[in-house]
Amino acid sequence: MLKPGSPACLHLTTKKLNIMAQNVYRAKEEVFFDDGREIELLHFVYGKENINELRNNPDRVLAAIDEYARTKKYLMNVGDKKGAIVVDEITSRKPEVMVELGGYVGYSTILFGQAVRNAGGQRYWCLERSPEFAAVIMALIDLSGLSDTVKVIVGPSDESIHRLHSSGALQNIDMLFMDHYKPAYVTDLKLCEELKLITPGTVLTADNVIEPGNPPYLKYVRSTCEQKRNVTKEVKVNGAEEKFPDRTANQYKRPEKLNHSLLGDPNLIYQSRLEHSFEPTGEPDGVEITRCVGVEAA
Ligand SMILES: C[S@@+](CC[C@H](N)C(=O)[O-])C[C@H]1O[C@@H](n2cnc3c(N)ncnc32)[C@H](O)[C@@H]1O
Repeated sequence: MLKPGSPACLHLTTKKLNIMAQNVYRAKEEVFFDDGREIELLHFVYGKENINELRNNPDRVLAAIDEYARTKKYLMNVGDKKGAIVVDEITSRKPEVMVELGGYVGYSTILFGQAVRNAGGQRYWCLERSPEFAAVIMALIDLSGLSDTVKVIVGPSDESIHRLHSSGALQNIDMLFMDHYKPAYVTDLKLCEELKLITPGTVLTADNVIEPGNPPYLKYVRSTCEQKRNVTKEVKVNGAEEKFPDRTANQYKRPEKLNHSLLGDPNLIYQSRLEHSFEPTGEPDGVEITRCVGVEAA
């Protein structure tokens, strides 16, 4: 039995901490994306000696992305811990159609696209605003062998949702994963509600609800229908007010234009819960899981 505080015990503790540190992503720098690292990641992955073992193997591609983020530069991926929470939801909900808002380099796209396919689903739509990031996602989806299930749509999420809906390609969303511009979670959800894409049975999953946090989104999905109807009346009269800290509101170089006059469908009944977890850097964060369980008569 090792005595607490003994040299042997300290040695073991240090060894355990080192192993844990090796498994986390590098720390977030001041500038932590859109500085060339996304293309560097592609060279890292495609330059691997065992590249042929990665082909058609989503897990090996994810491991290569994780290796880059642990040993080279931080990547703003959902990571394996929060990712596992969403994968569990996919496995139990078995969505035919899942939509992701914000794909970055495709980590969540590969992880969840594979889970949707394994659960018998047909389509995983990845909506990514940046054409450069979308090109990286497409290359890694092709490498993973998931192109039959995953389609990447380039452009701002609201425009892409409108386009997919009006073309008839998107008529219902069984699962939604939100991980893009934080102030757009509510406006995009309301847009999907107005287009009748959210129906009883739809599961909403929202990343980063603790870090950096998203109080307006949590308030919306945790409200009763009556509370939402009252807010809707208020918005009609005075307009919506959503305040985010500057670093969240101005995270991207190109400003986002959000439609705050959307009213959504306040009669959709949601049941919501927070799953506590961790960022791939080890920081605490959480995923909000919300299920649409019915429609209330107004
Ligand atoms: C945190 S990253 C997504 C990480 C990714 N889901 C993962 O876990 O691997 C956020 C992404 O959202 C994209 N984005 C930001 N605003 C957007 C918008 N309005 N529409 C679509 N994508 C957007 C950014 O370009 C960025 O790639």
